Amino acid sequence: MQKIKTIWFFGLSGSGKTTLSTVFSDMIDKDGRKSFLLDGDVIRKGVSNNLGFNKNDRAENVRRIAEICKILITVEIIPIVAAITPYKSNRDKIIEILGRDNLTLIYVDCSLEECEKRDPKNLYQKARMGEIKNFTGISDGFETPSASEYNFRIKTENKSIQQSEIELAELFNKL
Ligand SMILES: Nc1ncnc2c1ncn2[C@@H]1O[C@H](COP(=O)(O)OS(=O)(=O)O)[C@@H](OP(=O)(O)O)[C@H]1O
Ligand SMILES: Nc1ncnc2c1ncn2[C@@H]1O[C@H](COP(=O)(O)OP(=O)(O)O)[C@@H](O)[C@H]1O
Repeated sequence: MQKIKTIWFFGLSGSGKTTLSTVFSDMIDKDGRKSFLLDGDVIRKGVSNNLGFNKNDRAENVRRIAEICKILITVEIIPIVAAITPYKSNRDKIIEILGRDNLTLIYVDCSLEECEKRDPKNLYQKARMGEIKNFTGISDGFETPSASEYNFRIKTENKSIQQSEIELAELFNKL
């Protein structure tokens, strides 16, 4: 990896963002560089704990994460983000804040059906029962990105984590 860029994983809940971004962050650290993982789940417990999941709040959450990335870059730390980033307008905003050349967008592609089957935090089940409102894929939208909206796509459906890790390692070598 030549230049310090933000690596931004986006996709549905349960698609594998946290799993893969953690592996990616370890790869960077093993390479002797410093990275910092910004996971939507964690950010929402602190930096964004006053925000919900309506369209405006998601936009504000994503904006805050992008601004933190900008700061990390000034101290030469590679920001790794794992956030749903559901709308094209969210993705456009990140590009506006960070600049296209300073950003690698990775779409973690997995069907809603499979994410719901995995349901690692039982959130889909709660959303189906109406216990969680505005849940991405169930009661709120996810705008599937066109190919021009990302640099890489990792399909996690029908793949073992080990297979996805191999794909990530290949991707790492391209950066
Ligand atoms: N309504 C609703 N919709 C989607 N997700 C929800 C919701 N409520 C709580 N959660 C939990 O919050 C995590 C997503 O936060 P993000 O910051 O990544 O979302 S966003 O980019 O602002 O849309 C998401 O984490 P992941 O499952 O890792 O994606 C969930 O654990
Ligand atoms: N190929 C794969 N890549 C990533 N995760 C996978 C894969 N196959 C199955 N999984 C499982 O899917 C779930 C993804 O959860 P997580 O990484 O928290 O997703 P997200 O952060 O997108 O919500 C985990 O339980 C993980 O073990």
